[in-house]
Amino acid sequence: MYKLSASILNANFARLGDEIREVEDLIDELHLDVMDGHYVDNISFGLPVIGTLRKEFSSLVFDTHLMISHPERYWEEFIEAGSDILVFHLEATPKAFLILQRIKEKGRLAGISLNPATDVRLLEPVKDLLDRVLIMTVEPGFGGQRFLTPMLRKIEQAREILGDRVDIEVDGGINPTTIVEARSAGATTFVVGSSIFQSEDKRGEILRLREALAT
Ligand SMILES: O=C(CO)[C@@H](O)[C@H](O)COP(=O)(O)O
Ligand SMILES: [Co+2]
Repeated sequence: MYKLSASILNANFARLGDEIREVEDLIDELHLDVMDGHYVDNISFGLPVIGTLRKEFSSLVFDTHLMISHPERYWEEFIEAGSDILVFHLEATPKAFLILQRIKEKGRLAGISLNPATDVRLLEPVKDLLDRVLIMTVEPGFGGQRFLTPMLRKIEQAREILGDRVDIEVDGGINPTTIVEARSAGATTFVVGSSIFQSEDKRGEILRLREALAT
């Protein structure tokens, strides 16, 4: 029932394929953080990387997290590149309803992400279209930040608004301690970046995260 989505943002990009191959049988999804240097103050990677990874890793579930301005212009290309789940930021577009509808018409899962300061009640008008909500538990833009504890209340509020149907994903600062706190607040999918890819023992770290979830 709980899913681990491994973020490659802090992986070694010079040997990205090997890094993913090392963990692929232990993770549920691969989390792909797309940053444009405009919506967030960082530039990561985009369509060519996702398209190439899709050819190499045909059976992995790709959870694409768009941290870009104007997702209404680009969402379809990220579907074509191989995203199974497409999450964009509510703050980045006035056309969230339309984008969600279109992603679902394409037969993919659709989600909205919220920055820490964004009110969770803004989800109300679109909640019936959501497969997933991504609650940022750090300010978006960089891996390796500390989990923002006040977001636990926000996860609880999201669960109250959305009921049990919608998957609640948390992203930022997740480790074997914070994963338990986020689960207790109502999260069901956990993005983990540096805790896995900066570890000397990536597989061991994933097992520790799973053990923590099982407690
Ligand atoms: O979307 C983002 C950052 O904006 C995340 O997906 C991070 O990449 C997660 O990394 P860690 O906080 O786990 O290092
Ligand atoms: Co992310």
